[in-house]
Amino acid sequence: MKLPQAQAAVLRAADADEDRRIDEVAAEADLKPETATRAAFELEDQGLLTVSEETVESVELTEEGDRYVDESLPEQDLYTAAVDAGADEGPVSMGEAIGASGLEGAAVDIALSNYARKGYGQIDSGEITADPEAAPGEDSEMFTLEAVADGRPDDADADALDQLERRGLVERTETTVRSVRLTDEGVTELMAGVEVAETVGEVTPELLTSGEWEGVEFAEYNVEADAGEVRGGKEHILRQTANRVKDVLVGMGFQEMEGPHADAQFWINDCLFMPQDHPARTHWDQFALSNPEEIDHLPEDLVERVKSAHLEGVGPDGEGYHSPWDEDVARGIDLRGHTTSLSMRYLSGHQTGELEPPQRFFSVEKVYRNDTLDPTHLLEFFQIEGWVLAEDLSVRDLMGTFTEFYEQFGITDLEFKPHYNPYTEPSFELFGTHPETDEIVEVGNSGIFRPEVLEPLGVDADVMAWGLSLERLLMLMYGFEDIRDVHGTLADLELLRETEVVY
Ligand SMILES: N[C@@H](Cc1ccccc1)C(=O)O
Repeated sequence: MKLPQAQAAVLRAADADEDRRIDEVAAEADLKPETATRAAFELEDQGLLTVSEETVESVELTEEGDRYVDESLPEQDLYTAAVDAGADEGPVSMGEAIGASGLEGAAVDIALSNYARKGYGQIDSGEITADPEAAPGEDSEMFTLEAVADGRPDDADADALDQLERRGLVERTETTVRSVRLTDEGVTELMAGVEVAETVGEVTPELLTSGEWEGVEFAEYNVEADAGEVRGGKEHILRQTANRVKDVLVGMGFQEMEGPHADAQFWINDCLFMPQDHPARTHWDQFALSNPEEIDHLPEDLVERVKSAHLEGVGPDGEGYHSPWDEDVARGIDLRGHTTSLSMRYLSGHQTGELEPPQRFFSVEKVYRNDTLDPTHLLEFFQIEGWVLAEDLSVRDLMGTFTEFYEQFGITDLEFKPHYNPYTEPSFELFGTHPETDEIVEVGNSGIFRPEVLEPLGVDADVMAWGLSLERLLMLMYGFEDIRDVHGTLADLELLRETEVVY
């Protein structure tokens, strides 16, 4: 019989007495594994061989696991140091044992939690004991780590392996392995002789113009064959979540605000009753523009009222800052450090005209701060700004709004802490729990605007407002620990490719 080249090669490499793995068959037939797999399925369709599948688990060390194989487990180091300090005879100071062990940072916590779990000794009110009977030299987790490192996964202890996986020291992956075996019919055809048929994979202009196409045999398509993975472009999870936040807020009756990324300090700081000589104002450490340096237009009447609030306060019992207030400073242009500048523009009536209560507005936009980069800080992030203008608002309204908002993202364990902002009273910060580390993470800041902010703006109802971090919300939703996993050159491509945004 005549078969296309790949099929003929796979048929010849297959065996009637044993299953052979497709990757071996492919290597022997000098074919790419995908090509061999496709050919195998085509042969199966013709009844010449059978394709079987099994799922194979493989175990690999993570970077951390690899390091411990070279060195030792932190709890082993702690045990050795504790015994050296005499903890096998009686309790010794934990600080001393840890100092002698050379463990630092996160390794200390790792050592302590595993030490007690493995029964190496007791840890109690700052003191540590070492059980002389314990045998860290025979630690089954270490044996298992070494077995994995040496490529002897069969020697691994199943419980120890589970534990190592929980500790993030090994990673298990499952792959589908396909094998082929000749059928009787395949054997018969091979014995009768198999020839390679010339097949054409693609119609070319030459084949068409020469008329040759009529005589050739075309390769068949197999839509079930494995194909190379094609990774199409995809909306970034930050953008997807931003859009979802917008949908949720629109669903809660909010309208979207927009406005400049570089704005006058007047809108960023002064309207918010942030004194010009207050250290907090330099603490914001915003990026200042040198060109243009100043905004062209500020509403004169509002400038006067804001200035007077800063100098004298508002209302009969008002107290201002009695410190210098300079319009030139207010005109200076910065990259906004928060989108509360937009809230000021809208509340002032200068963006969309005077607003009558009730009103709800939001934005999900970039802000810029001269922060020090670390796992939870970047120079820019997305802020979910929002405010509600209504009569008689209280902190309960704010808390209820947050509870309802975060519930939409599966976050139901919000915590609130009293806080200080120059522009809100009362104020509070919001926290959520990181799903992987269990750490409490700050997710936002909020409050009820003070009269010193509202009166100059001409608002005479209550306004509750907030600024939440979109990136921190994402951290709580998806469990990544470093903001740089989603932003910039260190982004975790797997995370970005595979995270699904669920509506
Ligand atoms: N501007 C605050 C958030 C906030 C907005 C409005 C009211 C209270 C707080 C921040 O960036 O942290």
